[in-house]
This record gives sequence, C-alpha cells and structure tokens, in this order.
Amino acid sequence: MNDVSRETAAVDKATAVFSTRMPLAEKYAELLADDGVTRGLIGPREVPRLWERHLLNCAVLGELIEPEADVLDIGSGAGLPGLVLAIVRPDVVVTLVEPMARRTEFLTEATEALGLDNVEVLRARAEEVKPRGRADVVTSRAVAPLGKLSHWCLPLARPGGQVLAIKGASAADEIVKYAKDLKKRGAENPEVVRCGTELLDTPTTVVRMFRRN
Ligand SMILES: C[S@@+](CC[C@H](N)C(=O)[O-])C[C@H]1O[C@@H](n2cnc3c(N)ncnc32)[C@H](O)[C@@H]1O
Repeated sequence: MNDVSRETAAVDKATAVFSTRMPLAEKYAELLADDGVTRGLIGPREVPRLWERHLLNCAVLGELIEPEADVLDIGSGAGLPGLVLAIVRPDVVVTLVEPMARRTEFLTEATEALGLDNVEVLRARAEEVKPRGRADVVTSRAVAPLGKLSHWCLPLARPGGQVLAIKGASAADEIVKYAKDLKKRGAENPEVVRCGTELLDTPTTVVRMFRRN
C-alpha cells in the first residue's frame, strides 16, 4: 500500500472511530495541515500521514480512559494526544499543558475554532502544574523518557489514577530501564498496552501505570 491509499484507508477508519465527531476531527486535521505547518508546529512531511500517524494513533488512547475522566495532557505540542481525546471523547475534560507560547496560542485558537467546551489550555511545565494529585488520567506522547515522565506525571495523578505514555518500540525496554525510578515515584503495575489492535495496522503502544494508593 502506498502513502496515499494508506491515508485514504486511515480516513475510513477514522470515520468509524470519531463517529459523529468526525466533522470536528476533519476541521482539526485542516488546522494542523494549514496553520500547524505554517507556524512550524508540525512538519510538512507529516501532512500526507496526519490521520494514520497522528489523529488515529492518539484517538485510540480513549479506549483506556474511563467515562467523565479528568485528563491532564503533558507536552501537548499541537494538541496530540490531548485535543484529539477531547474531540473523540466529549465526556472527558482535558487540560492541555504546554510550556511554549506559540504552541499554547495555537491550542487556544484551535479549541475556540472547534467550539470545544471540554478543553483548558495551560501554559506551564509539568513540574509547575497545580493542584497536584488530582487528575484521573495523565497522558503524554513523545515528551520525555519514562524516568523523567514518571517524575513529572505520577505526582499529578490522583491515588489510583493512571499515567498513559504513548511510546514506540522502546516501551518494554523503558519499563525495565527505569524500573527503580518508577518504583520510587509510586508507580503500580507498569505495563505495555496496545490500543486500536482491531483497527490499526500499527496499534498504538502505550506504557500504562497507576499511582499507588
Ligand atoms: C516532541 S514534542 C511532542 C508534542 C506532542 N505531544 C506530539 O506528540 O506531537 C514535546 C513537547 O513537550 C513539551 N515539553 C517539554 N518539556 C516539558 C515539560 N517540562 N512540561 C511540559 N511539556 C514539556 C515541548 O514544549 C513540546 O511541545
């Protein structure tokens, strides 16, 4: 399958995943391809694979999130995965945490353009976020190695809450490599979970861990 037909297939799959929210997902994809590229938030080479590598990759993370959860997305960049989760899961409330001004400006404008009332944009580093220990779920993609992520994200989750880090092929190795950090930070049952297995050619690989009670 070439890039074009793979992306066409991805749009079909996205129609199934986003369902009635597909028009919003399409509008977000347009914003990414247009403003996102102009402002240097996403590389032009990503445009032909936006649906497969970005929107779908992030949307399936919703499988692991309980109804009406309070979600903190750390290092959202152009809104991945946080803004996608807010689109696909209108029942959850998502706070997009991002330290760079030009990224938070894009996130605020995109949130308004999409008319999303379940999103808050916070210009901050993970270490500065308050209150701590309250989120049901803390998400991230491509932000930092698991050692640093556990330090940043676990204290933000409520006791028993989850940290979900989208990772690539390194997921299992990172759990082993940073086992001491994870234990020290109060991570319970760190494991590799795959999302979108029935739909995606390349399911999304996630490190999931819970904050010790
Ligand atoms: C490689 S980008 C990934 C963006 C997005 N999550 C994605 O998958 O496309 C990493 C992001 O993490 C942000 N970041 C770096 N250090 C951070 C910190 N201490 N707290 C929160 N975000 C941070 C950066 O500003 C950047 O937007």
